[in-house]
Amino acid sequence: MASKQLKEFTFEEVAKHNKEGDLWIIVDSRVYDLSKFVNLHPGGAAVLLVETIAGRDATDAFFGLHRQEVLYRPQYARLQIGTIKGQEPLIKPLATDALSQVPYAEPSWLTPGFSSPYFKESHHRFQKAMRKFVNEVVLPDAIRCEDNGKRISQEVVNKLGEMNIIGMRLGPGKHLKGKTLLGGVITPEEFDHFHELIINAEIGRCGTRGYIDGILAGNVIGLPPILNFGSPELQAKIVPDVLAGKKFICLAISEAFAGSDVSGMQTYAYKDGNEWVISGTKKWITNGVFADYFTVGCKTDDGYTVILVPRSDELSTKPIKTAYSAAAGTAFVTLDKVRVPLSNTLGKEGKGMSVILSNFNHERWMILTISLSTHRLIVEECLKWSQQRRAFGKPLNSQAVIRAKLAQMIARVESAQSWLENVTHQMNNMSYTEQSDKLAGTIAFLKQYVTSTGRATAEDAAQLFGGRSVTQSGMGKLVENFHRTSPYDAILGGAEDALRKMPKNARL
Ligand code: HEM
Repeated sequence: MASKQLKEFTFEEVAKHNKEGDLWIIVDSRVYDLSKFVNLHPGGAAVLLVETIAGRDATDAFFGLHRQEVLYRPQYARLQIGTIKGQEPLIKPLATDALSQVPYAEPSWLTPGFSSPYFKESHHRFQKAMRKFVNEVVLPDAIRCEDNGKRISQEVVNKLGEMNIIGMRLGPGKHLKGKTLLGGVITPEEFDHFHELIINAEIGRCGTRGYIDGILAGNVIGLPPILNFGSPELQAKIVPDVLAGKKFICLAISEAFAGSDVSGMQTYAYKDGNEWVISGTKKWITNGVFADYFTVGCKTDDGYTVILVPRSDELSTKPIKTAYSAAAGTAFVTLDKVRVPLSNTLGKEGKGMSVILSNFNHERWMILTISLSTHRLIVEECLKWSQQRRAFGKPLNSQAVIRAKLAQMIARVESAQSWLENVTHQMNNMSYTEQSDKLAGTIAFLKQYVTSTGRATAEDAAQLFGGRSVTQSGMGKLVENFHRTSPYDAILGGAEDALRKMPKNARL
């Protein structure tokens, strides 16, 4: 489009081109010559040749049926031959680092005129850079892989490593010392859980749930036990390669025999000389298909022990077909007398349950942060759609019942966001051990709130989008993905009920 000279036309000039073989239309003051395209149009030729469309301003009809991105695809952008004299297109693609102008599409800390006790200047800087990175580097890969089921491309992984995003996703800590974060936009000393929240939120905006797990969620949950409980030698051997994106790790706890009730697990490890010998199976292991290392929960003679197991001939993985994209790399893992040194033990032998439980908090916080961000994206989709979609001669949002649904959706994301920011603030002011003691219940409840409200919005959004919410391309594609996959956010990361610390003497 940029390379060719665009002419200016009047409405009268366009109107003369209104038949088969000579067909022009106007969309948002842009003039398109569809003469040759008409027979290739995925929506059929007939719809373009009707009297109200051929040679006319078809803006409303177009936006009732297509996402604006259709106009920017090179094969369609080149159909534009000019513009309407004296008019400027109103609808333009946003810059890759831009904030949405739709009310409630961004959390209040990103809304002009609003302030926040939690987010400082470094968070704003970081958010802008992260949005640009996700839109330019991650999103095209996410859309491709979500569709074809392939794992995240190594080029994207390399960039995540270069920017130290893989490391930042583990939260603040010594693993970030001396690193250049996101090209130097903030220092490791500035980095806190709110910056980490921003990374998750920006990833959540891709709206591609399988790929969102595929963008190395396995590292986020599989590496902390090494960082927190592994020997310095083990850390030196594993951590740098994983943070650089050269190797992948995953967390292998759940089994067909044991999910949230991890104590039911059957994978068994016994000692033989200075080695563990491990046999058993693991199920639903995110990123397991392509992982090099497995952080494995095992039953041992004195309780449960977490052991790091590298991929070998005795450890095999096969993909599990799930309802979300295979880009997540969900695996069934078989360990058949795998031998690893005793020095691969994470934490104390027999004390694996505390390693597993303390890991859950951060995992659940990550899942809910991403889920809430996709939830907000869906609210934005609904707000836009209910404005542009006309039914019975009026926009959808002119109906009270639709406005009531939108109000409920907004209330859900806003209340969850406020709670999340409070919890994140607590995380910033507690050690890892304190977090697992004091925040386990709160994070479980918050996750329950985020996922159940997310389901309610998914249902409302599907009603609003109607048939479009069941197709994986076109207008409702983000709603379809969220409606299909948001139940997993409640399931992944374990059960969501954890009322703890009730004083024994509490009475009415
Ligand atoms: C620049 C002009 C146009 C282009 C490049 C274009 C392109 C497309 C594309 C790529 C699709 C496939 C679905 C998607 O990717 O969203 C589609 C579907 C469709 N188009 Fe167009 N289109 C144009 C104008 C129009 C107009 C003016 C109408 C007006 C009636 C129309 C009616 C339809 C219909 C009914 C569908 C099927 C929608 C569905 O299955 O939900 N198109 N078009």
